[in-house]
Amino acid sequence: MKAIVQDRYGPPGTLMLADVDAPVPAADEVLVRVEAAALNAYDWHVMRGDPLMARLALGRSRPRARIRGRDFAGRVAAVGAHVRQLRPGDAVFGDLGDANGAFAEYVCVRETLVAAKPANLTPQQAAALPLAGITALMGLRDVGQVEPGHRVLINGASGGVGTLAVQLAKALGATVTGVCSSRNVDLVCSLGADHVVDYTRDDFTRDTRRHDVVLDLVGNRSLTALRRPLTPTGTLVLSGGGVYRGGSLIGPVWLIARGRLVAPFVRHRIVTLTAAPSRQHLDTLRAHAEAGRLTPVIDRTYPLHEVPQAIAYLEGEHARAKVVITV
Ligand SMILES: NC(=O)C1=CN([C@@H]2O[C@H](COP(=O)(O)OP(=O)(O)OC[C@H]3O[C@@H](n4cnc5c(N)ncnc54)[C@H](OP(=O)(O)O)[C@@H]3O)[C@@H](O)[C@H]2O)C=CC1
Repeated sequence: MKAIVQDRYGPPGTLMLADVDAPVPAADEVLVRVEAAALNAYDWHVMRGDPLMARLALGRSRPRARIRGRDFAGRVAAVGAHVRQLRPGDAVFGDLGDANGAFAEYVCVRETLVAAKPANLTPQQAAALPLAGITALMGLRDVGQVEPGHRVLINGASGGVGTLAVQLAKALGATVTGVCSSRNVDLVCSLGADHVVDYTRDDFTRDTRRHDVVLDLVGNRSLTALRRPLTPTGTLVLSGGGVYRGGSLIGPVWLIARGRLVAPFVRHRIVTLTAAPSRQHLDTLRAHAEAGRLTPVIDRTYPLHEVPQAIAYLEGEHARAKVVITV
């Protein structure tokens, strides 16, 4: 099968289209014929092995998983002996986690990390949901405990996670403030945001509205600034962004300083989020999608052999929502 492989960390030029053996499903796995895959900021961090600390988990001198990509949608081609809920031909979507392998014609995935595709979405739209959607869902519902009537502020509202987070926050009954650049104000409004702050003109941390939850997807502001728009007992959810910037040493120190050590001395709840894929979360995303409450926004679509160009585009950090690969 064709796949995008990588034998050393580095820039997009280290990614190659290659012929490799198709994987064979273990007893608890399904083999999926991939129809679409989606890019995440995660993919370019793995590609570059950045931050260096992440290489402890991903592989020291090169990525242990040779094929890149996490999010996919496609059709089940074969099932392992212990798989009970899925059958060949089923349309599915999922997140491979650190196992990677989605930028390929076939993937093997544990049954617990895959779910039925939302019936009303194309494979490209469905592939755009898993990691970004689970991050938004965990940040708002599981960690932020957003309830009807809450005020939620999303910094990075026009990105892959943010465009889904705006819609999910509305689905949870919140009043939503989205923060993005001028060119994305209309987009964020169209997703249902009640207020939009253009960060090129205004400083959202000076916003006089007080929010129950601030979801930070950018990581370019201090903890002090991010806490300012919170109610006295509000929750600050930190997800990515600056945690990665500055490479190996600054990353963990930043994480500790922003998310952990400071927390006991402040009234606000401050939580650093790590998204963990699960079928339950995928099922929830499907329910929202099929009810018309969640529609992924796709910025650009590339063919499989152009994954390097797609990653280079995403790495610019100003993609509008999701970048998708058609396989
Ligand atoms: N903790 C976890 O488990 C996960 C963490 N993440 C992290 O979450 C972050 C967001 O991911 P994702 O949405 O996919 O990323 P995207 O690249 O799709 O989005 C980036 C967003 O950042 C905004 N942005 C860029 N520069 C600035 C700036 N100077 N000031 C304010 N906003 C800015 C962009 O807005 P605009 O274009 O309008 O400028 C855009 O909305 C990433 O850092 C990613 O690593 C993602 C998934 C899981």
